[in-house]
Amino acid sequence: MKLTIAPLSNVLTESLLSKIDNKTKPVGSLGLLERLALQVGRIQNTLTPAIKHPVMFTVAADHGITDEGVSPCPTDITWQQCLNFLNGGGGINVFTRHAGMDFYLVDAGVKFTFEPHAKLIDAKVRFGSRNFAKEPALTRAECQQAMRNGGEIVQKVFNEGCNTVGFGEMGIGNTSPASVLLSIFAKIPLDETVGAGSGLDKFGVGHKLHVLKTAVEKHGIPTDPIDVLSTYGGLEIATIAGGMLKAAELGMVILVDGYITTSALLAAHAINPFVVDYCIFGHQSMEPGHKKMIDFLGGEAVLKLDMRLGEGTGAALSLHIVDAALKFLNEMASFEMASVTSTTHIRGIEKCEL
Ligand SMILES: O=C(O)c1ccc[n+]([C@@H]2O[C@H](COP(=O)([O-])O)[C@@H](O)[C@H]2O)c1
Ligand SMILES: Cc1cc2nc[nH]c2cc1C
Repeated sequence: MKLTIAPLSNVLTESLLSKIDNKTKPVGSLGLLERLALQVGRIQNTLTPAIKHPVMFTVAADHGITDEGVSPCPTDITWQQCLNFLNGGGGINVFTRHAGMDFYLVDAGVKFTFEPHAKLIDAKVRFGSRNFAKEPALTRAECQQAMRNGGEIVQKVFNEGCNTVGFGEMGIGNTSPASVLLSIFAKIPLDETVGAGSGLDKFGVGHKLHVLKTAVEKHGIPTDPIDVLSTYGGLEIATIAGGMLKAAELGMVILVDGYITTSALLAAHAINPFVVDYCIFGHQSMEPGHKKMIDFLGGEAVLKLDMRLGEGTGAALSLHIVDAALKFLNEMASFEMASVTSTTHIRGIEKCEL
Protein backbone atom coordinates (compact mmCIF):
# COMPACT_ATOMS: atom_id res chain seq x y z
CA MET A 1 0.00 0.00 0.00
CA LYS A 2 1.40 3.37 -1.04
CA LEU A 3 1.97 5.56 2.00
CA THR A 4 1.96 9.23 1.23
CA ILE A 5 -0.12 10.61 4.08
CA ALA A 6 0.97 14.14 4.89
CA PRO A 7 0.87 15.36 8.49
CA LEU A 8 -1.61 18.25 8.77
CA SER A 9 -0.15 21.52 7.56
CA ASN A 10 0.29 24.38 10.03
CA VAL A 11 0.19 27.03 7.31
CA LEU A 12 -3.34 28.17 8.23
CA THR A 13 -3.34 27.27 11.93
CA GLU A 14 -2.79 30.83 13.22
CA SER A 15 -5.35 32.30 10.79
CA LEU A 16 -7.92 29.66 11.70
CA LEU A 17 -7.35 30.24 15.41
CA SER A 18 -7.69 33.97 14.95
CA LYS A 19 -10.89 33.52 12.90
CA ILE A 20 -12.28 31.26 15.65
CA ASP A 21 -11.24 33.66 18.42
CA ASN A 22 -12.75 36.66 16.61
CA LYS A 23 -16.24 35.21 16.54
CA THR A 24 -18.75 36.97 18.83
CA LYS A 25 -18.20 34.71 21.85
CA PRO A 26 -15.78 34.42 24.74
CA VAL A 27 -12.54 32.79 23.64
CA GLY A 28 -12.84 28.99 23.82
CA SER A 29 -16.55 29.05 24.68
CA LEU A 30 -17.51 26.72 21.84
CA GLY A 31 -15.22 24.05 23.26
CA LEU A 32 -14.94 20.93 21.13
CA LEU A 33 -16.68 22.71 18.23
CA GLU A 34 -13.68 25.03 18.03
CA ARG A 35 -11.25 22.11 17.96
CA LEU A 36 -13.31 20.42 15.23
CA ALA A 37 -13.42 23.59 13.13
CA LEU A 38 -9.65 23.97 13.46
CA GLN A 39 -9.03 20.31 12.59
CA VAL A 40 -11.27 20.30 9.51
CA GLY A 41 -9.86 23.68 8.40
CA ARG A 42 -6.36 22.20 8.62
CA ILE A 43 -7.39 18.96 6.86
CA GLN A 44 -8.97 20.92 4.01
CA ASN A 45 -6.33 23.67 4.13
CA THR A 46 -8.89 26.46 4.02
CA LEU A 47 -10.42 29.12 6.27
CA THR A 48 -13.86 28.11 4.96
CA PRO A 49 -14.03 24.32 5.38
CA ALA A 50 -17.16 22.45 4.34
CA ILE A 51 -18.49 18.89 4.27
CA LYS A 52 -19.22 17.81 0.70
CA HIS A 53 -21.20 14.70 -0.31
CA PRO A 54 -20.52 12.74 2.89
CA VAL A 55 -20.58 8.97 2.46
CA MET A 56 -20.94 6.18 5.03
CA PHE A 57 -19.40 2.80 4.32
CA THR A 58 -20.80 0.05 6.52
CA VAL A 59 -18.40 -2.83 5.93
CA ALA A 60 -19.57 -6.35 6.73
CA ALA A 61 -17.87 -9.70 7.22
CA ASP A 62 -18.16 -12.96 9.13
CA HIS A 63 -15.65 -14.38 11.59
CA GLY A 64 -14.46 -17.97 12.05
CA ILE A 65 -13.71 -17.26 15.71
CA THR A 66 -17.50 -17.45 16.35
CA ASP A 67 -17.05 -21.28 16.24
CA GLU A 68 -15.57 -20.86 19.74
CA GLY A 69 -18.76 -19.37 21.22
CA VAL A 70 -17.38 -15.85 21.69
CA SER A 71 -20.60 -14.06 20.69
CA PRO A 72 -24.10 -14.42 22.11
CA CYS A 73 -25.57 -13.83 18.63
CA PRO A 74 -26.17 -16.35 15.84
CA THR A 75 -23.83 -15.68 12.91
CA ASP A 76 -26.77 -15.56 10.47
CA ILE A 77 -27.51 -12.12 11.87
CA THR A 78 -24.62 -10.74 9.82
CA TRP A 79 -26.21 -11.45 6.43
CA GLN A 80 -29.73 -10.85 7.73
CA GLN A 81 -28.74 -7.39 8.94
CA CYS A 82 -27.04 -6.73 5.60
CA LEU A 83 -30.34 -7.37 3.83
CA ASN A 84 -32.04 -5.12 6.37
CA PHE A 85 -29.51 -2.36 5.49
CA LEU A 86 -30.16 -2.83 1.77
CA ASN A 87 -33.88 -2.45 2.50
CA GLY A 88 -33.17 0.79 4.35
CA GLY A 89 -34.37 -0.51 7.72
CA GLY A 90 -31.21 -0.55 9.87
CA GLY A 91 -30.21 1.96 12.52
CA ILE A 92 -27.47 3.13 10.17
CA ASN A 93 -30.01 3.76 7.41
CA VAL A 94 -32.07 5.94 9.73
CA PHE A 95 -29.11 7.93 10.98
CA THR A 96 -27.40 8.39 7.60
CA ARG A 97 -30.72 9.66 6.20
CA HIS A 98 -31.01 11.97 9.22
CA ALA A 99 -27.47 13.23 8.63
CA GLY A 100 -27.87 13.63 4.85
CA MET A 101 -25.13 11.07 4.19
CA ASP A 102 -25.01 8.66 1.31
CA PHE A 103 -24.87 5.04 2.46
CA TYR A 104 -23.16 1.95 1.04
CA LEU A 105 -23.00 -1.55 2.41
CA VAL A 106 -19.64 -3.09 1.59
CA ASP A 107 -19.51 -6.88 1.55
CA ALA A 108 -15.92 -7.58 2.55
CA GLY A 109 -16.52 -11.21 3.52
CA VAL A 110 -20.06 -12.16 4.50
CA LYS A 111 -20.97 -15.86 4.37
CA PHE A 112 -23.82 -15.19 1.97
CA THR A 113 -24.24 -14.47 -1.72
CA PHE A 114 -26.10 -11.21 -2.24
CA GLU A 115 -28.04 -10.21 -5.34
CA PRO A 116 -26.63 -7.07 -6.97
CA HIS A 117 -28.06 -3.90 -5.40
CA ALA A 118 -27.46 -0.18 -5.99
CA LYS A 119 -26.32 0.30 -2.37
CA LEU A 120 -24.14 -2.85 -2.22
CA ILE A 121 -20.44 -2.80 -3.04
CA ASP A 122 -19.06 -6.26 -3.68
CA ALA A 123 -15.59 -6.33 -2.10
CA LYS A 124 -15.77 -9.91 -0.90
CA VAL A 125 -12.35 -11.47 -0.41
CA ARG A 126 -13.65 -14.77 0.96
CA PHE A 127 -16.69 -16.12 2.79
CA GLY A 128 -15.63 -15.10 6.29
CA SER A 129 -12.26 -15.16 8.04
CA ARG A 130 -10.81 -18.39 9.47
CA ASN A 131 -11.07 -19.34 13.13
CA PHE A 132 -7.94 -17.78 14.62
CA ALA A 133 -8.17 -20.06 17.65
CA LYS A 134 -6.94 -22.72 15.19
CA GLU A 135 -5.13 -20.91 12.36
CA PRO A 136 -4.44 -17.34 11.22
CA ALA A 137 -7.70 -15.58 10.31
CA LEU A 138 -6.42 -14.38 6.92
CA THR A 139 -3.41 -14.90 4.73
CA ARG A 140 -1.28 -11.81 4.25
CA ALA A 141 -2.43 -11.71 0.61
CA GLU A 142 -6.12 -11.78 1.62
CA CYS A 143 -5.54 -9.05 4.17
CA GLN A 144 -3.73 -6.87 1.65
CA GLN A 145 -6.47 -7.50 -0.91
CA ALA A 146 -9.09 -6.31 1.60
CA MET A 147 -7.00 -3.21 2.35
CA ARG A 148 -6.68 -2.43 -1.35
CA ASN A 149 -10.45 -2.86 -1.76
CA GLY A 150 -11.01 -0.33 1.02
CA GLY A 151 -8.71 2.11 -0.75
CA GLU A 152 -10.53 1.64 -4.04
CA ILE A 153 -14.01 2.31 -2.69
CA VAL A 154 -12.79 5.50 -1.02
CA GLN A 155 -10.97 6.64 -4.17
CA LYS A 156 -14.18 6.16 -6.17
CA VAL A 157 -16.37 8.37 -3.95
CA PHE A 158 -13.56 10.94 -3.73
CA ASN A 159 -13.49 11.10 -7.53
CA GLU A 160 -17.24 11.75 -7.42
CA GLY A 161 -16.85 14.78 -5.13
CA CYS A 162 -17.01 13.33 -1.61
CA ASN A 163 -14.62 14.92 0.93
CA THR A 164 -15.92 13.23 4.10
CA VAL A 165 -16.17 9.51 4.67
CA GLY A 166 -17.61 7.60 7.61
CA PHE A 167 -16.77 4.01 8.46
CA GLY A 168 -18.88 1.50 10.35
CA GLU A 169 -19.17 -2.28 10.39
CA MET A 170 -21.42 -5.28 10.78
CA GLY A 171 -20.07 -8.68 11.73
CA ILE A 172 -21.14 -11.07 14.43
CA GLY A 173 -18.04 -11.97 16.45
CA ASN A 174 -15.99 -8.94 15.46
CA THR A 175 -15.46 -7.57 18.97
CA SER A 176 -13.09 -10.55 19.43
CA PRO A 177 -10.56 -9.50 16.77
CA ALA A 178 -11.02 -5.88 17.90
CA SER A 179 -10.04 -6.81 21.47
CA VAL A 180 -6.93 -8.64 20.30
CA LEU A 181 -5.90 -5.73 18.07
CA LEU A 182 -6.34 -3.30 20.98
CA SER A 183 -4.28 -5.54 23.24
CA ILE A 184 -1.46 -5.87 20.71
CA PHE A 185 -1.31 -2.37 19.24
CA ALA A 186 -1.83 -0.48 22.53
CA LYS A 187 0.10 -3.05 24.60
CA ILE A 188 -2.75 -3.57 27.05
CA PRO A 189 -3.34 -7.03 28.60
CA LEU A 190 -6.29 -8.87 27.09
CA ASP A 191 -7.94 -8.98 30.54
CA GLU A 192 -8.39 -5.21 30.18
CA THR A 193 -9.58 -5.16 26.58
CA VAL A 194 -12.20 -7.94 26.38
CA GLY A 195 -15.80 -6.88 26.95
CA ALA A 196 -19.40 -8.00 26.52
CA GLY A 197 -19.62 -7.14 22.82
CA SER A 198 -23.19 -7.51 21.66
CA GLY A 199 -24.30 -8.74 25.08
CA LEU A 200 -22.33 -11.55 26.75
CA ASP A 201 -22.86 -12.10 30.47
CA LYS A 202 -19.87 -12.30 32.82
CA PHE A 203 -19.41 -16.03 32.22
CA GLY A 204 -19.48 -15.43 28.49
CA VAL A 205 -16.88 -12.65 28.81
CA GLY A 206 -14.68 -15.04 30.86
CA HIS A 207 -14.93 -17.69 28.14
CA LYS A 208 -14.20 -15.14 25.38
CA LEU A 209 -11.13 -13.96 27.31
CA HIS A 210 -9.90 -17.55 27.67
CA VAL A 211 -10.38 -18.23 23.94
CA LEU A 212 -8.56 -15.03 22.92
CA LYS A 213 -5.70 -15.52 25.40
CA THR A 214 -5.16 -19.08 24.19
CA ALA A 215 -5.15 -17.90 20.56
CA VAL A 216 -2.58 -15.16 21.22
CA GLU A 217 -0.39 -17.65 23.13
CA LYS A 218 -0.59 -19.97 20.10
CA HIS A 219 0.25 -17.45 17.35
CA GLY A 220 2.29 -14.89 19.31
CA ILE A 221 2.59 -11.20 18.48
CA PRO A 222 3.87 -10.48 14.97
CA THR A 223 6.01 -7.37 14.60
CA ASP A 224 4.56 -6.26 11.26
CA PRO A 225 1.13 -4.58 11.61
CA ILE A 226 -0.22 -6.29 8.46
CA ASP A 227 0.78 -9.64 9.97
CA VAL A 228 -1.10 -8.72 13.17
CA LEU A 229 -4.15 -7.83 11.07
CA SER A 230 -3.87 -11.05 9.03
CA THR A 231 -3.47 -13.29 12.06
CA TYR A 232 -6.22 -11.86 14.27
CA GLY A 233 -8.20 -9.40 12.16
CA GLY A 234 -11.27 -9.66 10.03
CA LEU A 235 -12.08 -8.74 6.46
CA GLU A 236 -14.22 -5.70 7.38
CA ILE A 237 -11.48 -4.49 9.73
CA ALA A 238 -8.78 -4.80 7.04
CA THR A 239 -11.03 -3.17 4.42
CA ILE A 240 -11.74 -0.25 6.76
CA ALA A 241 -8.03 0.12 7.65
CA GLY A 242 -7.17 0.35 3.94
CA GLY A 243 -10.04 2.77 3.36
CA MET A 244 -8.89 5.03 6.18
CA LEU A 245 -5.31 5.12 4.91
CA LYS A 246 -6.53 6.06 1.42
CA ALA A 247 -8.93 8.69 2.78
CA ALA A 248 -6.10 10.32 4.75
CA GLU A 249 -3.86 10.21 1.70
CA LEU A 250 -6.60 12.05 -0.24
CA GLY A 251 -7.00 14.67 2.52
CA MET A 252 -10.53 13.60 3.42
CA VAL A 253 -12.27 13.96 6.79
CA ILE A 254 -12.75 10.51 8.35
CA LEU A 255 -15.65 9.87 10.75
CA VAL A 256 -14.76 6.90 12.96
CA ASP A 257 -17.50 4.84 14.59
CA GLY A 258 -17.17 2.48 17.56
CA TYR A 259 -15.01 -0.28 18.97
CA ILE A 260 -14.46 -2.39 15.86
CA THR A 261 -14.05 0.52 13.47
CA THR A 262 -11.51 2.08 15.82
CA SER A 263 -9.61 -1.23 15.97
CA ALA A 264 -9.17 -0.83 12.19
CA LEU A 265 -7.77 2.64 12.87
CA LEU A 266 -5.30 1.11 15.37
CA ALA A 267 -3.97 -1.06 12.54
CA ALA A 268 -3.91 1.86 10.09
CA HIS A 269 -2.13 3.99 12.71
CA ALA A 270 0.51 1.28 13.20
CA ILE A 271 1.13 1.46 9.44
CA ASN A 272 1.10 5.28 9.26
CA PRO A 273 0.40 7.31 12.43
CA PHE A 274 -0.54 10.49 10.49
CA VAL A 275 -3.86 8.85 9.54
CA VAL A 276 -5.23 9.87 12.94
CA ASP A 277 -4.87 13.59 12.10
CA TYR A 278 -7.70 13.15 9.59
CA CYS A 279 -9.99 11.27 11.99
CA ILE A 280 -12.91 12.50 14.04
CA PHE A 281 -14.04 10.04 16.70
CA GLY A 282 -17.81 10.13 16.27
CA HIS A 283 -18.68 8.72 19.66
CA GLN A 284 -17.39 6.75 22.63
CA SER A 285 -19.01 3.34 22.66
CA MET A 286 -20.15 1.50 25.78
CA GLU A 287 -17.66 -1.29 25.03
CA PRO A 288 -15.09 -0.44 27.73
CA GLY A 289 -12.06 -0.92 25.44
CA HIS A 290 -13.25 1.82 23.12
CA LYS A 291 -12.17 4.62 25.47
CA LYS A 292 -8.77 2.92 25.74
CA MET A 293 -8.47 2.96 21.95
CA ILE A 294 -9.39 6.64 21.70
CA ASP A 295 -7.00 7.53 24.53
CA PHE A 296 -4.18 5.53 22.95
CA LEU A 297 -4.70 7.37 19.66
CA GLY A 298 -4.77 10.73 21.46
CA GLY A 299 -8.31 11.55 20.32
CA GLU A 300 -11.52 12.71 21.92
CA ALA A 301 -15.04 11.52 21.18
CA VAL A 302 -17.63 13.95 19.84
CA LEU A 303 -20.59 12.14 21.45
CA LYS A 304 -21.11 9.84 24.40
CA LEU A 305 -24.56 8.35 24.10
CA ASP A 306 -24.13 4.93 25.76
CA MET A 307 -24.39 3.32 22.33
CA ARG A 308 -22.81 0.02 21.29
CA LEU A 309 -24.59 -0.81 18.07
CA GLY A 310 -21.79 -0.29 15.58
CA GLU A 311 -22.84 -0.11 11.89
CA GLY A 312 -21.48 3.47 11.72
CA THR A 313 -24.34 4.87 13.81
CA GLY A 314 -22.18 6.97 16.16
CA ALA A 315 -20.13 8.32 13.26
CA ALA A 316 -23.27 9.32 11.35
CA LEU A 317 -24.76 11.09 14.37
CA SER A 318 -21.55 13.04 14.94
CA LEU A 319 -21.77 14.61 11.48
CA HIS A 320 -24.45 16.98 12.81
CA ILE A 321 -21.97 18.33 15.34
CA VAL A 322 -19.11 18.54 12.85
CA ASP A 323 -21.41 20.39 10.46
CA ALA A 324 -22.43 22.80 13.24
CA ALA A 325 -18.74 23.42 13.98
CA LEU A 326 -18.07 24.38 10.36
CA LYS A 327 -21.20 26.54 10.26
CA PHE A 328 -20.11 28.60 13.27
CA LEU A 329 -16.74 29.11 11.60
CA ASN A 330 -18.32 30.15 8.30
CA GLU A 331 -21.47 31.97 9.38
CA MET A 332 -21.08 33.44 12.86
CA ALA A 333 -20.37 37.17 12.96
CA SER A 334 -16.96 38.39 14.02
CA PHE A 335 -16.63 41.13 16.65
CA GLU A 336 -15.88 43.58 13.85
CA MET A 337 -18.86 42.60 11.72
CA ALA A 338 -21.27 42.80 14.64
CA SER A 339 -19.72 45.91 16.22
CA VAL A 340 -19.29 44.09 19.50
CA THR A 341 -16.34 45.03 21.70
CA SER A 342 -13.67 42.41 21.16
CA THR A 343 -12.56 40.24 24.04
CA THR A 344 -10.13 38.19 22.01
CA HIS A 345 -7.15 39.81 23.73
CA ILE A 346 -8.46 38.33 26.99
CA ARG A 347 -7.36 34.76 27.49
CA GLY A 348 -8.62 32.59 30.30
CA ILE A 349 -12.19 31.79 31.22
CA GLU A 350 -12.26 33.88 34.39
CA LYS A 351 -11.75 37.10 32.38
CA CYS A 352 -14.29 36.38 29.65
CA GLU A 353 -17.33 38.32 30.76
CA LEU A 354 -19.53 39.03 27.79
O1 LIG B 1 -19.42 -0.30 17.71
C1 LIG B 1 -19.30 -0.79 18.86
O2 LIG B 1 -18.71 -0.19 19.75
C2 LIG B 1 -19.87 -2.17 19.10
C3 LIG B 1 -19.74 -2.73 20.35
C4 LIG B 1 -20.29 -3.99 20.56
C5 LIG B 1 -20.92 -4.67 19.51
N1 LIG B 1 -21.02 -4.09 18.28
C6 LIG B 1 -21.72 -4.81 17.16
O3 LIG B 1 -22.04 -6.13 17.58
C7 LIG B 1 -21.45 -7.11 16.74
C8 LIG B 1 -20.24 -7.73 17.40
O4 LIG B 1 -20.51 -8.18 18.70
P1 LIG B 1 -20.05 -9.65 19.10
O5 LIG B 1 -20.53 -9.80 20.52
O6 LIG B 1 -20.77 -10.58 18.15
O7 LIG B 1 -18.58 -9.69 18.96
C9 LIG B 1 -21.04 -6.39 15.47
O8 LIG B 1 -22.03 -6.55 14.49
C10 LIG B 1 -20.88 -4.94 15.90
O9 LIG B 1 -21.37 -4.07 14.91
C11 LIG B 1 -20.52 -2.86 18.07
C1 LIG C 1 -29.73 -7.19 15.67
C2 LIG C 1 -28.28 -6.79 15.62
C3 LIG C 1 -27.91 -5.65 14.91
C4 LIG C 1 -26.55 -5.30 14.85
N1 LIG C 1 -25.92 -4.29 14.26
C5 LIG C 1 -24.63 -4.40 14.50
N2 LIG C 1 -24.43 -5.47 15.24
C6 LIG C 1 -25.59 -6.08 15.48
C7 LIG C 1 -25.94 -7.20 16.21
C8 LIG C 1 -27.30 -7.57 16.28
C9 LIG C 1 -27.69 -8.77 17.06
